[in-house]
Amino acid sequence: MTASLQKTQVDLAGLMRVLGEALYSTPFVAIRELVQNGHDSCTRRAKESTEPFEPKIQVRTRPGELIIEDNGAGLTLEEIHTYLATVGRGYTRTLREKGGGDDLIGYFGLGFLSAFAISHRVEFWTCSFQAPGLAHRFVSVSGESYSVVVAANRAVGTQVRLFLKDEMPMLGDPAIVETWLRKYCCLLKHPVALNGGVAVNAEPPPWRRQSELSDLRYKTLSLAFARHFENVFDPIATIPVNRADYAVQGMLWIQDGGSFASSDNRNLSVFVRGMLIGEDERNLLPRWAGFVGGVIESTLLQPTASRESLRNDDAYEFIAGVLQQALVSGLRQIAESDPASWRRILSRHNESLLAAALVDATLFKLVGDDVTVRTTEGDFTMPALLERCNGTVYLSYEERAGVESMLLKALKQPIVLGCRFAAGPFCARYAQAHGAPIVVLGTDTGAETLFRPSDLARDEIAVLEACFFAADRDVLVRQFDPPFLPFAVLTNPEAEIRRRLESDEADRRIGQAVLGLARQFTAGIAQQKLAKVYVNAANPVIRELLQLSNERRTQAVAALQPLLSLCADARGTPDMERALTDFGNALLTLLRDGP
Ligand SMILES: Nc1ncnc2c1ncn2[C@@H]1O[C@H](COP(=O)(O)OP(=O)(O)OP(=O)(O)O)[C@@H](O)[C@H]1O
Repeated sequence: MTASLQKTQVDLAGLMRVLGEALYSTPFVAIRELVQNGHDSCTRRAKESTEPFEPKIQVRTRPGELIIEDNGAGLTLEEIHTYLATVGRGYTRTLREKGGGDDLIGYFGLGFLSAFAISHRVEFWTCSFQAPGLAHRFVSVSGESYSVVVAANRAVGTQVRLFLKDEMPMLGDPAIVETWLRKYCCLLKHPVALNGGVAVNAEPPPWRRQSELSDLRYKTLSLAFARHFENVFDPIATIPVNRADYAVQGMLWIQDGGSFASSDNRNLSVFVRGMLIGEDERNLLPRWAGFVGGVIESTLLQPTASRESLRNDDAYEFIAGVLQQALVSGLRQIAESDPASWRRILSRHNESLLAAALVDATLFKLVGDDVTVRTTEGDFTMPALLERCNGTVYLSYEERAGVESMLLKALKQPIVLGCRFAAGPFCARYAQAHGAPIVVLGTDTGAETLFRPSDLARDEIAVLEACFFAADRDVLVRQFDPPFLPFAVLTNPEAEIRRRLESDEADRRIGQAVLGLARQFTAGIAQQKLAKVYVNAANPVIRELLQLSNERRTQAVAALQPLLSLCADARGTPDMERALTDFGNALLTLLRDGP
């Protein structure tokens, strides 16, 4: 049996409801769609009519009514049927398909339906430039059916009268309508006015007049324009986007408000052929640009059918790349020519720029020397840090200062706080790019750099090792700064955890099930000593020990032991009183038996 081809049925009422009411996120979109129709009609008349005319779109509000008038091309009776009353068809697309509608905004042949979402009756009075003197009135209550009659003569153009639904009174409120008109229409080419006032788009955006403006005037106008679009922050400086070759122009700006690396205050308003499509097309800006706002217009970007967002196509990716380039070169420009703004940008967005530099190599070059990292000695730029630390970067990921940090602190050497977002990788990248050694504290390699091999002979080292020997610690004779410290003690946190968990005390204090699990874990930790004692061969007291007789050395070491146990007591809080008493007694013995 051959399958017969059936024609798909359309539930017109259902379809009209979906298209009219559910396609758009807000009823205010109807203002945009109808003004855009008037605008396209003016564009058409300017192209096709030989008569000179001054395009104009007027919006009027009355309680319960919204009227949109234009002096554009108007429609003939045939065009009313073919375009206005045929869903999915419009003169706009027909003209584009013929290759002549590049500057038209409409495309889908759907926008007029938005009128039915806000009105219970729509009247469309029109007179075509092709037949002046013959006007028509189209009337429809739901969009599903309509009537057309010849109307009293009127000037070429169209008047659309919307009798608003009871629940849409706001669309008859002039203040509300003005807000939306200014938002949607500020970049339209033909003037759009409300209730006979000055056109809401009287002032063209700065980038369209850049050639006629002085630099200073352009800067002032750009900042004012940015301020109008940026909801929350004041703009510090603007960055032009002017790639006529890529059909994108406009501006970006840097927000004046502290940001963190994770802040995302990106906002980008996008206009296509002068009509606002979206106010938050942030994904066109690089992810790292959480402190950037902007307005652009582009003919490459394609709106979706609701004209409320953009299609995520190749052009979208391409424009995103163009904006990233514009942003980076704009930042460079500011750095070179506007030091005051650059300083403000750095101080407000240091954290964000630090992270951004890691994902964009050009940006890394641009801001690498200027951003600061937080250290134990305050904030430093990398060049200042390297100068202060004789070309070495010290970095610590530990929250609490360990012994190595204390050593460096005593030497007033800044240690970069690596736990701050992006600081560690940033320093590593910077150090690598500048051939500077980087010492990560708390690691074996870090310790090797700080605790250098000593210049003592083997037997001298053995003597010192024996002096400070204890079963639970390793003794290493090294040389380190500052020389006034006789020794430094590094505790081994893993061994300490193991010791605590294996103590009888733990049996008393920790539940058996938890303790069992924890002990399973610590069983995997190799048996290690609790601490490493670094004896400083550069310290005069330690060197002096080597000169003493065995007996005197034992006495001197006995005096040093309590001090050592103050820092080496990895078993918990050191017993200060006991240490001082022992120290006093040992000192007394030394003095009594002195030479
Ligand atoms: N004010 C007007 N003046 C002249 N023609 C108009 C006017 N309003 C609508 N039309 C005609 O009706 C057609 C359909 O309008 P509609 O708003 O539904 O779609 P569109 O503007 O072509 O496309 P889109 O859905 O993308 O806005 C238009 O293409 C145009 O030919």
